[in-house]
Amino acid sequence: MVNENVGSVRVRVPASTANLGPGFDTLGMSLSLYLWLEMRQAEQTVVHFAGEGFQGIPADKENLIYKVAQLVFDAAGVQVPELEIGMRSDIPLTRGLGSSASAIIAGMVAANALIGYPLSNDRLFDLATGLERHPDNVGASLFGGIIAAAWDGEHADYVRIEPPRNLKVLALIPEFELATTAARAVLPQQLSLQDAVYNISRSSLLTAALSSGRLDLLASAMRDRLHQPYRAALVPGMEKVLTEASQRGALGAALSGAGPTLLALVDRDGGRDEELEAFMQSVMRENGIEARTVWLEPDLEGAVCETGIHPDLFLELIKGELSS
Ligand SMILES: Nc1ncnc2c1ncn2[C@@H]1O[C@H](COP(=O)(O)OP(=O)(O)O)[C@@H](O)[C@H]1O
Ligand SMILES: N[C@@H](CCOP(=O)(O)O)C(=O)O
Repeated sequence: MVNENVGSVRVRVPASTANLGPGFDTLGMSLSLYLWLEMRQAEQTVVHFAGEGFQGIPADKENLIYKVAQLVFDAAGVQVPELEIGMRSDIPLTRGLGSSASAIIAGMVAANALIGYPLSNDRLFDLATGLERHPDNVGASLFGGIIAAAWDGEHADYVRIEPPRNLKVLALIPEFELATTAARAVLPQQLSLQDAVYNISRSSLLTAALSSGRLDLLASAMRDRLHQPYRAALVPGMEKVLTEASQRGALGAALSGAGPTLLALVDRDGGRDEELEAFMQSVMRENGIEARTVWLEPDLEGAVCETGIHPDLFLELIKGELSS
């Protein structure tokens, strides 16, 4: 049964950047770009969208958010077959900023709230990782901050790290899309022992550096030989940005998730923001790629849920803006 006191729930979920270089499928950080989702029980299922990039996304029971909500209801032993869902998002899709993870977390957190929170956040994390197949993005979107996580196929162990206070982020977002499945398909099935050691050592150093605020170590700790070299051909200009960003004012740089977004970590007091931004944009221009830069913060809250709101407010606003 639906909790009668909760007519409608609204959640705000951050975007995320996965890997941070060497922490492939392990490290994620949430970012101050958001998806808002409202959900309520309905007579008939319908999904409304506001914002760009949702062309081709199903507005019926095929929608990812409807499906993940049903997964939560099943896990809780509750039936809520028809839902009205409204969403607005500032997170660009298929750019390496974790839009699918944000959608999964939003659907799960909203569904869990709608039925009175029977599942813990740790349980939602396992369910979400089972869908996404890697815990880095979903962990960051759910818990906020930086997440170090290990997934055994059923359960994810994790530690949340508070991002260093001085850390901010410059994202260079190309106009073209790159599906995560396509960027995983180019990865090798096997690695040499040297490359494995290269990544284990840097991923460990990076986790320790982020935990202890050693920003001076990021340039070397963010280097990677597991996925970025293989994905470089998919993102023209990437190699130059990653090699030179730390000489142009970044603490370190990485491909964001599976790309194509490139990410620079920056010291708030570094004083070279304009130089870095101009450098990253010029590399994209040299390669004939249209791209925009966005300054972001690490998000500290993760998924935030509001209940008991006026039932019609958000959905009516979205429906007024555009209909699905
Ligand atoms: N809000 C959403 N509602 C429904 N599906 C979504 C939503 N956001 C993302 N998706 C799905 O996730 C896909 C993008 O996932 P992916 O290729 O992993 O890229 P990324 O997660 O880096 O943006 C989209 O093509 C779409 O199918
Ligand atoms: N660890 C994954 C992360 C994918 O992130 P996304 O934001 O591109 O979906 C990978 O590198 O494949």
